[in-house]
Amino acid sequence: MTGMTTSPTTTPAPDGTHPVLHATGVTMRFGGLTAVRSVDLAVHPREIVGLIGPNGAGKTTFFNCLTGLYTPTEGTVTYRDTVLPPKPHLVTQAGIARTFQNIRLFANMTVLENVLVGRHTRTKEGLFSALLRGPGFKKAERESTRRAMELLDFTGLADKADHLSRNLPYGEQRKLEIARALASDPGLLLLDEPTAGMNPQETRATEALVRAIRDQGIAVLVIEHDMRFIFNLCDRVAVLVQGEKLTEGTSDAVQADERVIAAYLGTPFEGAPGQEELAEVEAAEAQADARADLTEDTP
Ligand SMILES: Nc1ncnc2c1ncn2[C@@H]1O[C@H](COP(=O)(O)OP(=O)(O)OP(=O)(O)O)[C@@H](O)[C@H]1O
Repeated sequence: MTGMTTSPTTTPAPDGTHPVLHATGVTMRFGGLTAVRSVDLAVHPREIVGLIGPNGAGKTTFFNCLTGLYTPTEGTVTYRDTVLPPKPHLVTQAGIARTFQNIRLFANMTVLENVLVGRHTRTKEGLFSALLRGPGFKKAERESTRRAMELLDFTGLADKADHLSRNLPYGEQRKLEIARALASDPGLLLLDEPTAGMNPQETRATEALVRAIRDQGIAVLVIEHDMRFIFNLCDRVAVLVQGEKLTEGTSDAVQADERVIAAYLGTPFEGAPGQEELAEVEAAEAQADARADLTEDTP
């Protein structure tokens, strides 16, 4: 692949498989602000990995470093043992697809056309062939349409193929973003807040969709603020706080980690009520309730 070099640096997982994605020492500075500081992260084949952290922790910036939108100040990103150049189209060509926090569909194109746009990195037919609309182009176009319809079927949007994307309800627009990302036949899918603005049913459906994507052999890295979604879905969760990776582990381990809870809630300030004071307050409230009950019962 143009501009890419093979790197022997990736460490195999315990089962011998090499990571699909391996970020090493990724740092991103904006002037004096270090948004991401020396973050290491690996995603293995068929894994769903969650990336969580409070607002402004650096999650999206890290995604942008993985997908070539930003050139990291330091560090490297490899995809299947190949160092990725910081160029979005080369990253997509290599096999990483993504969705965005803010939906980025072509509003005046149909649902099918949006997916076909996502397919262009996999279409070999060049400009001349497209202009002349020769037999090679027509064959490629048929194949692209077939694959796009397959993806719309997979994401539950096939019956809306010829609707304008701007007319889809919000939850379906998010699904369409995923269908479009899948059109580039990725080996790794990055999802940035895929359930933002969704109702609980849509969120559960997205959970099932992400599992189905993984079952097709695609690894997934997902940023999400909905903790229930993350902890239900992910094999592993990494926590970013102020640009640094605080910890990484199974959903159970991360949920139980007091440092993670503190990072979300803020560390208790000095003089905050401790357990003893809390127990005293609860006892006093219980006594007050009992007195109130007694007064009510008295004729
Ligand atoms: N292009 C940029 N230029 C300057 N600072 C930036 C830029 N992009 C992000 N930042 C800063 O980097 C820090 C991390 O932001 P980022 O959007 O990556 O966080 P996040 O974890 O994705 O937050 P959220 O959960 O709110 O989306 C923030 O302080 C943000 O203001």
